[in-house]
Order: sequence, then C-alpha cells, then structure tokens
Amino acid sequence: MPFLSGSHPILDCVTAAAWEARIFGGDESKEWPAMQAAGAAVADGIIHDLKTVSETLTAKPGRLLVLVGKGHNGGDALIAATRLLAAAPAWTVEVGFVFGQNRLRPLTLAAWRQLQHAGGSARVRAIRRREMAASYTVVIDGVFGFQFRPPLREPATGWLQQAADVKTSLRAAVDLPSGWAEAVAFQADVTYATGILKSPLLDLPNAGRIRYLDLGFFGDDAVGNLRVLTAAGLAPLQQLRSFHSDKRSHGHLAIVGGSRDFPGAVGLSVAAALHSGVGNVTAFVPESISAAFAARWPEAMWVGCPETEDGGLSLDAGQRIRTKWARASAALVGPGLGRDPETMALVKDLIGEAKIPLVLDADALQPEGVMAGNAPRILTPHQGEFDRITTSKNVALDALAWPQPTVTVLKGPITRVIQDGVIYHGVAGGPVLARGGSGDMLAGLIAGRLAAEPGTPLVAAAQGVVWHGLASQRVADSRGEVAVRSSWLIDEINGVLRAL
Ligand SMILES: NC(=O)C1=CN([C@@H]2O[C@H](COP(=O)(O)OP(=O)(O)OC[C@H]3O[C@@H](n4cnc5c(N)ncnc54)[C@H](O)[C@@H]3O)[C@@H](O)[C@H]2O)[C@@H](O)CC1
Repeated sequence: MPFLSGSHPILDCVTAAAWEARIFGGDESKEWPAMQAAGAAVADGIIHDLKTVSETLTAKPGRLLVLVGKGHNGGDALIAATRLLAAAPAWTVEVGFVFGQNRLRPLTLAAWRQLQHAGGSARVRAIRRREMAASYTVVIDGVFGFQFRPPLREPATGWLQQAADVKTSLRAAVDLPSGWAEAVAFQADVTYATGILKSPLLDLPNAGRIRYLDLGFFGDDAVGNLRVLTAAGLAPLQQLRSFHSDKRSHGHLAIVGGSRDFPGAVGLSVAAALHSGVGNVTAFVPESISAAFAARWPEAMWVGCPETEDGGLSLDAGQRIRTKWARASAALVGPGLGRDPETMALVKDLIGEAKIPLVLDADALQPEGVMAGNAPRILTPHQGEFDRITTSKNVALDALAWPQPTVTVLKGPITRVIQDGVIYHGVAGGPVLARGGSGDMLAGLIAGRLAAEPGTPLVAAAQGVVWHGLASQRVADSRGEVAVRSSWLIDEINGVLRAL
C-alpha cells in the first residue's frame, strides 16, 4: 500500500534496534556521525523550545544538567550539551554519570571527551549525585534510550528521583524518557525522538511534547501502519501555481455553520480556509450574523440564511444552501452550528444528499448524521465527539469502519489521521492549541485543502493537521504558550510554507 508522502514509520524498540543494526551494522565509524547528527538536532530542538519559555534564556548565564547512562542515549545528550555550550556562551554544564564513567560505551566516552574539550574545566564538570543543585536552566535526560529494560533500579532511581525535584525551565528527554512510565521515570516537557519515533512514546504521559528528529533514516517507501507526519508533506503547496489558472481551478469550499450563540467558530474556519490556497469560499450562516462576518472577511461570500427562533440555521435555509453548494467542490459542515433540533435535522438532510466530499466537525458530528449518505467524508472529532459517534467506547481506532469512504482525524495532544487501518500521527503543535477556536481553524484548513484537491481526502486531512500544528508552533515560538489567543494561528499559516 502506498503511504502518504512525507510520512515515516513509527517502530517498536525491537524493530528500531534491528533497523539501526541494518543501517550501521555495529560499525562505530557510521554510528558516530549519526550520534553527532542526533545530538545536534536535540540541541537545536532545545534552543527552539526554550524560546517558548523566554527569548533571552540562552543569552543569560545558565546551568545545564545532563544525566548520562551507559549507552548511546547518553552520548547523544553529551553531544547536545557540547552544541548548547557553543550557542549559550554564559552557560556551564554539570554531568551526572549515573553508572559511573567506567561503564560508558566507547562512543559515549568519546562524546564526553568532546564536551570536556569544548568547554574546559571552567565550564564542564562531572558531579556526584549529592552535588546536584536545586535549579538548572535545562535538564537533559540521557540515562536510557530504546535499550531500556524494566525495572528501574538504583542507582538510576535515586538520580531520577532527585532530578524530579530540580527547578528548571525545560526537562528534555533524548529519544524516550528514562524509565518509561515507571513511578520515578523522567518527567519530560519535551522528548526528542532521534531518527526513529519509537512506539512506546505515543502512550507515555511523561513524554511531554514529542519532537520527531528526522535524521534521514527512511525513504518515503518505508512501510509500517503506524506513522508520523512530517513537514515534508506540505512541500507540494510550496510551488508556483499554474499560470493559466483562475479561481475556479483551485476549488470552491462551502461552509455551513454559525449560530447566534456561537458566532465566532465559523469565522475562524473561514479565516483559516481563506489561507489554505482554495480558490473560493462561500459561507452559509444565519442571516443575523452574516453582515458582521462579511465586513471582517470580505474575500469569502457570505450567504445569510433563514434562522430558527434561537438563532440556528432553520430547515428553510436548506433550499438556499442546496442551490448554491452544488457549485462547490467540497463542504465543511459544523463549526458553531449549535444543537437546535431543527438545525440538526437540516444538517442530517444535507449530509445525506451531498454529492461532494465533506468535512464534518463539531455539532455536525452526531451519530446519525455522520452515517448519512454516500459522500466521502473527513470526520474531525476530539475524543468526546469520537466517543459520541462510535457505538462502542472501546472501538480500536483502526477498526473504525464506516460504510462511506472516511478519513478520521482524532484530535488530541497527538492528532491521529486514520484511514484503512493506517494511523498517521501529527505531533507538531502542543498545548498552545488547548484553547477555544483551534479546532475550528483546523477544520477550515483541512476543508480548504479538500476543496482544492477533492480527490485526495487523506492528503487534505494530513496536510491540514501538519500545517495547523506547525502554525501553532510558530505562535508558541514567538509569543509563548500562555498569553496568546488562538486566532493568532491564522497569521502564521503563511509563514509555515514560507519557512519550509
Ligand atoms: N537508530 C536510532 O534511532 C539512533 C539512536 N541513537 C541513540 O542511541 C540510543 C540507543 O543506544 P544504546 O543502544 O547504547 O542503548 P541505551 O542508550 O538505551 O543504553 C542502554 C544501556 O543501559 C542498560 N540498561 C537497560 N535497561 C537497564 C536497567 N533497567 N537498569 C540498568 N541498566 C539498564 C543496557 O544494558 C545498556 O547498556 C537511542 O535511544 C538513541 O538515543 C542515536 O545516537 C542515533 C540514532
């Protein structure tokens, strides 16, 4: 089966070790450059993620704690520390060798020598556990990587326990948080998955944000039904358009949504769709809110429709929508609709009759509606909505078999895009997205891509997820995760493609 371009397999630790053995064959002269690349990527990731906390941390005096085990995981961490010393001239490094220096694998020892050489004794020193300070700018966990075998024992437990009490701006795990999910396991803010994203990471609550560091281990043809989406999937959007195209060449998205009680959602969906590359956007909303939206986003066509007493779309709106959305190449139904029974009946009818591919979001995700009609569809539930539209709360993701061609986008800290038993994981983004409105913009982006390329719903869903995640990442990079509003994401949609 062909997999989405720009997606790579996620492997369990045994398969990852076999893959690594195939690439390197135990040859240290090949492993060393890979460790250098991994360590550099971890350091760059840390520098990037520190910007979310503060713009100035690498410029000020700072202290780095690196916990090192015996293996190459510790080697990666030491190489990352070497690069961080160069990027932050006023930082010092303290290294805790959990099993002592005598137990280091040769390349990990070489990484330690390299760090000592780079920093000198003034900036780099090994510490005993009792010398661990109460606070560090950053803590890097390189105790165990994918060769960890439970259970955690002393001395690792003691070091990890003490490190858990350290005050710090960023807890960074290399590859996997040491101890995985055990009680005293490392509690990471970010885990930097080096080269291969290992499947245990997906289920570890202590992994924090996952940054997949692509070290070029995979071609697009690498197989595996668990996959991670990368920014490379957006590359087709970073191209010149055909010179002879006009607006109709790029698709026409119809959006059905909005209500007097929830007016904002549909506006955010339209705003995101307008940045997706689609040629035209027509929004069908209750007439009482249409004029205000038209003033705010004039590029879209706003069609005011009859509304119920409570301000939702009424059954009479159906005729106006039907005559016009026949010209669309895809439709998004759901943002801000509300749950007026009349509106729900209208939505079910529209979905049942639709001849164009659909994105169903928010209030359009009702058990009966999602099953209506034959049009291909993308469903964008969060976990609560997913539970609402499935008959069993225990349905395994890949067993979700709808009668229609369906792509499911299950939103969460990791967003899963599922079709035909293949699960693609979107890991970009993070808790900056955990605020009202972010789902509306995701739906708008996905639907815009679907309208532009109606034949490839899986591509539209995956591109939307990656694009949205990276745009939110840019918000966090420049403005942090706390004092931001979700609509700032719209201004970053463009920058994601420009920076690819
Ligand atoms: N293919 C990849 O994905 C790459 C991996 N790299 C790094 O290399 C790591 C793997 O390195 P290694 O194979 O050296 O393995 P680790 O760094 O995971 O080291 C495991 C060591 O800890 C010991 N150990 C395991 N469980 C233990 C326990 N419960 N108590 C005490 N000791 C225990 C093992 O016997 C072994 O000596 C990866 O996780 C990653 O960080 C990178 O260097 C480059 C590319």
